[in-house]
Amino acid sequence: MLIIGIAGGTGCGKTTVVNHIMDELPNGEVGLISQDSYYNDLSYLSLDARSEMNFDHPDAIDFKLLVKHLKDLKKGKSIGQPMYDFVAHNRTDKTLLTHPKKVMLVEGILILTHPELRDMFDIKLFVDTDSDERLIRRLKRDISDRGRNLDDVLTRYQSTLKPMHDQFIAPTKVFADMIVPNNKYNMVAIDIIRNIITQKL
Ligand SMILES: Nc1ncnc2c1ncn2[C@@H]1O[C@H](COP(=O)(O)OP(=O)(O)O)[C@@H](O)[C@H]1O
Ligand SMILES: Nc1ccn([C@@H]2O[C@H](COP(=O)(O)O)[C@@H](O)[C@H]2O)c(=O)n1
Repeated sequence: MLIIGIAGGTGCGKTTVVNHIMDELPNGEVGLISQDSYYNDLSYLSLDARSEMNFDHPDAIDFKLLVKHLKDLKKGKSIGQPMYDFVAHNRTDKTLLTHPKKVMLVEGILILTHPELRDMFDIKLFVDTDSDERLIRRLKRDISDRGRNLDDVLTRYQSTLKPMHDQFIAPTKVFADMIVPNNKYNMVAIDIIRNIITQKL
């Protein structure tokens, strides 16, 4: 199994890069794990309390479960990947049956902060996009897809997203094998990554 970690700040385009890679590869040979699925279970808190949480700190992620699931997949076992609800700020009670594949992509803002997880990646990518561009993309996406309003996103950006990005996410760029500039769609980089994967397959 080839495991590729795809990191980068919120809105940089990780999911878009993942979709481009998966679109062109043989059906059924590439699987996906999203770090967002592994936010800690916050069912013990009220919705108001959950909405106040810092979701950009490494402690927000259940890395223990994420590492266990990746180990299980490497052993050839299928896993039940948790499913996340951004409107409820919590895991749902559903899971997504995820089978081991020749190539597993793991994407998320904080995946390179965790040493054990980082060591499991055969290839580490960091998708790099200017912060103003990321904020614009995040605003549009969170308002259209994640039930937020302008004030929610801007307040969170100032209080949490920017400081956490500067403290935890940006410094992990040094661990990347390849940095993917993504201020504009970067199909050249996608082709290079796809060729690397095809060779490994
Ligand atoms: N290179 C790009 N140029 C313009 N918009 C982009 C680009 N990459 C992604 N987007 C858009 O930005 C938003 C956030 O992208 P997404 O892939 O969800 O980022 P991430 O997973 O890193 O948070 C989406 O609406 C997506 O369509
Ligand atoms: N309940 C939540 C949980 C997380 N977020 C934000 O999601 C961002 C990470 O996802 P990307 O697809 O943007 O990489 C992260 O910055 C969290 O702030 C949220 O808004 N609500």
